Amino acid sequence: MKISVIGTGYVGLVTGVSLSEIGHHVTCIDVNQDKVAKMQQGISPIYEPGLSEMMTKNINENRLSFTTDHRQGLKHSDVIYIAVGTPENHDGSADMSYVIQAARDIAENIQQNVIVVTKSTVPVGTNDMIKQTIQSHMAANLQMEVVSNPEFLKEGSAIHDSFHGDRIVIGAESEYASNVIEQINQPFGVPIFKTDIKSAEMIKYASNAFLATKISFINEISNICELLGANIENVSTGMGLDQRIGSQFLKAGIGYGGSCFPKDTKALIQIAGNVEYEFELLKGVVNVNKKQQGILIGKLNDCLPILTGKRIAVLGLAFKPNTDDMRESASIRVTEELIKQGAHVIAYDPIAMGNAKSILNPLVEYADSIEEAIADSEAALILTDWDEIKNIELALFKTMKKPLVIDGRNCFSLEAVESNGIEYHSIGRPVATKVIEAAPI
Ligand SMILES: NC(=O)c1ccc[n+]([C@@H]2O[C@H](COP(=O)([O-])OP(=O)(O)OC[C@H]3O[C@@H](n4cnc5c(N)ncnc54)[C@H](O)[C@@H]3O)[C@@H](O)[C@H]2O)c1
Ligand SMILES: O=c1ccn([C@@H]2O[C@H](COP(=O)(O)OP(=O)(O)O[C@H]3O[C@H](CO)[C@@H](O)[C@H](O)[C@H]3O)[C@@H](O)[C@H]2O)c(=O)[nH]1
Repeated sequence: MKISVIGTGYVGLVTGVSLSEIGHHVTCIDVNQDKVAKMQQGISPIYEPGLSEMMTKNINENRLSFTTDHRQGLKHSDVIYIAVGTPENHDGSADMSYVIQAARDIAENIQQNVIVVTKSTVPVGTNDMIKQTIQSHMAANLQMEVVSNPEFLKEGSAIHDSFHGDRIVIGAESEYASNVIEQINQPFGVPIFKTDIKSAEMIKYASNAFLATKISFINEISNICELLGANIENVSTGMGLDQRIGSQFLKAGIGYGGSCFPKDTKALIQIAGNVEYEFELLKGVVNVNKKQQGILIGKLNDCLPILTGKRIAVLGLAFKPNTDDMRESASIRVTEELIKQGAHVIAYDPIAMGNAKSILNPLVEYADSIEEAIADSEAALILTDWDEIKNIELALFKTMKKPLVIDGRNCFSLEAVESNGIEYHSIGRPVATKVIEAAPI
């Protein structure tokens, strides 16, 4: 099948590359010339394990190409995917301007009948709007149909998720369009769930909202554990053994970040509000998350009430491991607050520092290694549970002025930090306080 994908962000590029890998001929279109120039040379503009290799392979086998030209990119395509961004408006609703523009680009450039597939996360009713927009601007002799096919990939494991996802959701009005999209996806070997368009649109928001609810729920339990002396790790494990609850997304921490949960939870509150339904539970989830992102600074201030001139190491900047994505990362808020309190911030991230430099306060300094970041620091804050951080030799913390670690991701066992003489504050667990003097450097 000949397929075009509009938008080559995390979703569009992974979609295009995966579809080419299963044998389709894919042209990816993006308005960003720098990105397209890179991709034409086989360079992925984003960090995503396995993506570059698969991309190069399919370019070399002539199944994958990139362009900034909509007319050329949409030529002869049977199916066109929309994978542009749907960021947050000031009021929390989803910004549809990129989707509308993509619909117009399709209408103005197609010269054949097409099925338009919406991958972007869009409010219920948007596919109807896309259809009307395209139909009112396209040539009168053409026919088009829309299909909702929301994306469930996780950053950091996006390629793996494409081939091993739990389900592919296809929402369509006509059996014909639904069957075409089913056939396209069949080689992935992922279970397919067919439904109507509005339900498909809602499945995406409801899934993200439910996962965010699990996280805020376990974070509240962790805060109560701290007050009562229970250990959240044991509590999560014990809860997760109940198959009705499940063990995933029960990891307490400093709240959820990223390009999806923060914006999609707020968008669903707005979507409900538009039909005069107050989504009280989800409002609570969002508020709990906001509070949770500030929890580490509170713990740090309990230990070091005055941060002026103090060297504070920040380990991990991306919103989760295995990605360079900084969108809605807790590191933005935490570093800003540290700078506001006068701290000298030295940050380290294995992959996201390039992106971080254009996002974080310019007063943040960057180290080339964990060792360099923590040496001589008065405290180390852990914000992302990268393997490189989890596997650190704990004795290294003794190169700090005083080994004080505030861990927002529960990277270490209490026994291990205690036996290394580290003062260790984590989430939902007792404080490990056995402090020894720092070794001379
Ligand atoms: N990032 C994720 O993990 C993820 C997962 C599932 C769903 N989603 C949803 O998928 C959508 C895309 O997310 P993303 O993170 O990939 O976005 P992104 O912002 O990383 O990428 C969007 C791309 O679209 C391009 N673009 C915008 N308008 C265009 C146009 N008219 N023609 C051609 N290109 C255009 C931009 O230049 C950009 O490269 C969003 O709705 C998001 O909510 C994202
Ligand atoms: O138990 C957990 C699990 C996750 N998180 C945090 O939640 C955020 C989101 O993590 P994750 O869901 O793994 O990453 P995303 O790439 O944002 O993926 C989510 O958002 C995508 C965009 O809509 C969806 O496609 C995915 O299914 C959905 O998991 C990150 O900050 C994590 O640190 C926790 O705090 N505790």
